[in-house]
Amino acid sequence: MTRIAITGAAGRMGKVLIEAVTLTEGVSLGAAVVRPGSSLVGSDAGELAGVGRNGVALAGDLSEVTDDFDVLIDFTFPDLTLANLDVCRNAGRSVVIGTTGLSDSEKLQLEDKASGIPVVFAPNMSVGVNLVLQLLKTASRVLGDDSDIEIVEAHHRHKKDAPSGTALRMGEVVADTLGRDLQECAVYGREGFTGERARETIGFETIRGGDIVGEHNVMFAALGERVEISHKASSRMTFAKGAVRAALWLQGQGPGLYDMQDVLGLKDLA
Ligand SMILES: NC(=O)C1=CN([C@@H]2O[C@H](COP(=O)(O)OP(=O)(O)OC[C@H]3O[C@@H](n4cnc5c(N)ncnc54)[C@H](OP(=O)(O)O)[C@@H]3O)[C@@H](O)[C@H]2O)C=CC1
Ligand SMILES: O=C(O)C1=N[C@H](C(=O)O)C[C@H](O)C1
Repeated sequence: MTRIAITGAAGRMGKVLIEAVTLTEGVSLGAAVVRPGSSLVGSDAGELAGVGRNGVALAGDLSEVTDDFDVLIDFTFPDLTLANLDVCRNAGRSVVIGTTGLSDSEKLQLEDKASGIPVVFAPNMSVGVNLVLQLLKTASRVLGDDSDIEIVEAHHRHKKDAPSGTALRMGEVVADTLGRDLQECAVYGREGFTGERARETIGFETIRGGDIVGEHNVMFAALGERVEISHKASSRMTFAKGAVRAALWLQGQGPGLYDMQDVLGLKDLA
């Protein structure tokens, strides 16, 4: 039985992750952590997630519960994720990270901190989005240099980072396949007298509204035809199930930084 800890347990993903752990065979909830000083500390994690009492008292400090889990699942914010990674490295625990919005320097810190333990880090844990990342390689090879490539993403009104981590990863995959540097060719939103579109650019547009779970559309717009590759998540459970799958997969892995393409065995495709 793999014992899982969940940080950000009171968050949108935290609660769904507790539910996913409850529904999955071979895993159990070892610990669930909320903000230090939160009025929720000490109350029941299962009740918080609406899955019934499970006897796991919410903790306010990850370092106090490192004996209670094998793998941490962390969907929180960059600074907290990096701090939690330190705790897990010191305790020799594996980590699944779904947090997005990391700066380039925070990503480098993450790579460094992940060196001694098994870590999965992915901006999107759904099977569908990870398939789309593979489809984008094929589409880019066939259509890329003749097409204008635009990535549109839509999320709920509470999302704090933009563009989404998934949209950025999609852009990286397209840019890498076409031999472009995303740092140089990305255009984020357009406004005013922009002039004609530069052919090499990859455009990003962000929509925020209501309760949209997560939608991504990559458009390859050529003269006379247009291909669009889309993914629409309708439930956060798709991300949570992916994260639990990653946690189980990590149990057989040595130290190193992995992603969902590794977990799903998609790296050998196309
Ligand atoms: N990889 C993937 O598949 C997916 C990734 N995500 C990413 O997961 C992350 C979380 O998303 P979401 O659940 O919607 O966000 P929420 O804001 O709902 O949840 C974040 C949780 O982290 C807690 N938290 C934040 N900072 C601290 C801190 N310093 N100390 C203690 N607790 C803290 C918050 O506590 P409090 O409630 O007290 O503020 C909150 O409960 C985002 O980066 C998002 O992009 C989301 C979905 C899928
Ligand atoms: O914040 C969210 O909700 C989501 N964030 C991830 C991202 O930034 O790509 C993944 C998913 O689309 C939901």
